[in-house]
Amino acid sequence: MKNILEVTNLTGGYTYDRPVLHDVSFSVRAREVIGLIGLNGAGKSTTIKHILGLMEPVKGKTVIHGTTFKEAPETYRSHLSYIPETPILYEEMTLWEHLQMMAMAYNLDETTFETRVHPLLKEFNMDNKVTWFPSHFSKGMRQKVMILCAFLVEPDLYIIDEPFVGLDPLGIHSLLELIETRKNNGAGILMSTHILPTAQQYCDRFIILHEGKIVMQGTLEELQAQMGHPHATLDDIYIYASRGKKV
Ligand SMILES: Nc1ncnc2c1ncn2[C@@H]1O[C@H](COP(=O)(O)OP(=O)(O)OP(=O)(O)O)[C@@H](O)[C@H]1O
Repeated sequence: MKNILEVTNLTGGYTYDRPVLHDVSFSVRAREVIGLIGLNGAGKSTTIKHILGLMEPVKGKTVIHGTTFKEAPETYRSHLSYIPETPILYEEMTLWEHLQMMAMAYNLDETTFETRVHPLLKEFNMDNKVTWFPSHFSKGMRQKVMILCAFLVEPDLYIIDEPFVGLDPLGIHSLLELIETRKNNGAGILMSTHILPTAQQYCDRFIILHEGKIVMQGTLEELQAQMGHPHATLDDIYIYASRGKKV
């Protein structure tokens, strides 16, 4: 399978002399969901910010389809969509206007936009809220706007930061179904989450970050083998990796 995203020896953080991430290397291939997991402060969001091109590495690089953000920012960004942990909405724009803006930013033609937008709105129970402004949305609805925008454009790579917080069970189910569909159509998904049973069920591989370093990575079976415990759950592995505890 071809790599969509390659992160190589990424070292970086908020100040040049005190990096948060140390030599982080991993890839996201087509048709796979990668779970990025780690304790609070492990460096998941910082890794994501580097991938998005919001932070410059001290060392190493992040490459999407062979290009770095610095080389071609617009091409680089056009390959991905991002669902942040905290929704970022324009308070003066309706839901419909958010979707139209997204379509414009990613050059979606009118027909593609119309074909995709209605089933998505219906799936997330937002089809009767297109004229609403963000101030009327609940926390979960705000999260759904981000999800709708990200899935509308159907990029090759999805970067999803802690997606399940605030979503109702139906919303979580719809999101997981969308992830599965896009994966089967050839997309790669990098998803950071603390909800380990869901990650165990839906992710093909895992990256376990601890204090800015990758301490374990691989499929569940590979992690179980590294731990020497063939029936360990992702929860067990996570505790083992993050605290050095034996299950
Ligand atoms: N804006 C910032 N300025 C300086 N340091 C920061 C900033 N944001 C995060 N950090 C530091 O970077 C480190 C990694 O934080 P990061 O937000 O990447 O962790 P995380 O794994 O996403 O955690 P969580 O699960 O709590 O979201 C932490 O030590 C944190 O204190």
